[in-house]
Amino acid sequence: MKQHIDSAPSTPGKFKMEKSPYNRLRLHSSLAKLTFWSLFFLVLIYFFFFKSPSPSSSSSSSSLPSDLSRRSLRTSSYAGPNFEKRVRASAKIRSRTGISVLVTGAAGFVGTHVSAALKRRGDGVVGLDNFNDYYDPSLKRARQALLERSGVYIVEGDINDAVLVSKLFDIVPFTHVMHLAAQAGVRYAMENPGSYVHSNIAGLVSILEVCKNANPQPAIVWASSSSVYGLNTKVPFSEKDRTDQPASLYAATKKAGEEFAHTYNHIYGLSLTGLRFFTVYGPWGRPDMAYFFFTRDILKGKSIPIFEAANHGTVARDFTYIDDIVKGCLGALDTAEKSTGSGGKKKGVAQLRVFNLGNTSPVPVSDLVGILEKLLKVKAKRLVMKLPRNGDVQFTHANISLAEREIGYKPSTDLQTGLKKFVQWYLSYYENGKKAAQ
Ligand SMILES: O=C(O)[C@H]1O[C@H](OP(=O)(O)OP(=O)(O)OC[C@H]2O[C@@H](n3ccc(=O)[nH]c3=O)[C@H](O)[C@@H]2O)[C@H](O)[C@@H](O)[C@H]1O
Repeated sequence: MKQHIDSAPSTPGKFKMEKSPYNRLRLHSSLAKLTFWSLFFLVLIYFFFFKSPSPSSSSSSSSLPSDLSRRSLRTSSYAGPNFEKRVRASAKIRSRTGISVLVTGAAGFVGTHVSAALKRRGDGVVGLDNFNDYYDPSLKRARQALLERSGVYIVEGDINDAVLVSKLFDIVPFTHVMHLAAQAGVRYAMENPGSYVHSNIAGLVSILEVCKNANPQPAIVWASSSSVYGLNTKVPFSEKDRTDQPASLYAATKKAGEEFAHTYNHIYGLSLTGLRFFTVYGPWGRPDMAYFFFTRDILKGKSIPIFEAANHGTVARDFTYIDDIVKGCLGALDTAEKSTGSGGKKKGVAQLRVFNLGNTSPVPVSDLVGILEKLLKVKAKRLVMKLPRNGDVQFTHANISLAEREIGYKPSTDLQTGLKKFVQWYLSYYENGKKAAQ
C-alpha cells in the first residue's frame, strides 16, 4: 500500500518503516536529486559571487555591458536609503535660479573645478567617476576629498554602467548633465586604443541613451577637443572649419562624439552642446600633460623632451587656463535650452551647439619651458627632438568669437599668470618638491 506523506505519523519512533526494494529505489533517486540540486546551487553561487567583475574595475576594463549591469545591481553601496540620501543631499539646490547637474568625470581635472564652481553658486551637483588609474589615482582621491568638503558627493561608478546612471536619474531629475568623463591624452591612444573606444565612444553613447530615456530629458554639455581640427591648417580654428582629418585616435573618438551628438539631437530631441577645449592647464591638473611633467622633471633635474616640427618649425599650443574654461562651461550650461523629447521620442527641434574654448594666443612649447624655468628658478635640461609620429599636431589656435557671442566666454588669464598659479599649487601639494609627483 502506498503511504501518503501526510498520513505518516510525525514521530518517527512510532512509525515502522517498510524495508521493501521499492523504498530503497526511491531513497536512491531522492539522494541523486538532492546531490544534483546541491551541485547546481553551488555552481550558481560560484558564478554570482566569484566570477562577476569587481565593483572597482576601471573604465579601461573590457567587460560587456551585461556584466556592468550585474555589477551595479549587486553592489550594496548603490542601494539602500543611505546611498540615496547622500545623492539627494548633494543634488540639493540652494539658490533661487539653481540647476541640478550630474557631472561625469567629477574627480578629473576639469570635472573637479566645474563641480566646485557649480556648488559655490548654489546649484545641486552629483559627481560620477570610476577613479581609474590612467594617472595617479591618489590625486583623484585628493580632488574627491576637496569636493566632499564643499558638499559634493562623487558616486564611484562607470559611465558605461547604464543601470547605475539610470538609478541616479530615478533619485534626482537632473536638469543638466555635464559630461566630462573621458579617456584623455593624445599620445596614450597609440598604447591603449581600446580604452578610448570604451570611454569616449561606448561611454558617451551610454550616457546619451540614459538621457534620452529620462523624463524630463536633461540638457547635455560635454567635452569635445581642439584635436578635432587635426591637420587643418587654416588659423585661427573656427567652428566652421573642416574637422574630418583627425591626426590621432583620440581626436577621432572626439569627432565621433560630435557625430553621435548630432544623431541624438536629431532623433530624440536632446539639447547638446560640445565644448572644444584647447590644452587646459592649472592647479589640480593632469600629470600626463606636458606642463605638469615638465615641472616635475625640471625639479628632479631630469631632461625634458621638447618637440619641434620639420626644419626647426615651432610647435605651439593655445594653452587655456582652467578658471577661464570653468566660466565657459557654466556659460554653456546657463544658455543650454531644454531638451524637447520625452518617453524616448522627439517632440520638437532641439538646440545643437559646438564651441571653441581656447585662449586665442598660442605659445611655443619652448616658451612654456622658459616660463617654468623662471618660476621654478631651475634651468631645464632641454632635449629638443623631432615631433614624433604620435598624433600630436604642430599648433592649435582658437577663434572664440562664437563662444564670446553665444555664451559670454572671455578668457582673461595669460600663460605666465596661469603657470604661476599652477607652480604655487604644485609646490604646496607636493610639499615643496619633497613628495615627488608620479
Ligand atoms: O586640446 C586638446 O584637445 C588636448 O589638449 C591636451 O593635449 P596636448 O595639447 O597635446 O597637450 P600636452 O600633452 O600637454 O602637450 C602640450 C605640447 O607639448 C608638446 N610636448 C608634449 C610632450 C613632450 O614630451 N614634449 C613636448 O614637446 C606637445 O607636442 C604639445 O605641443 C590634452 O592632453 C588632451 O587630452 C586634449 O584635451
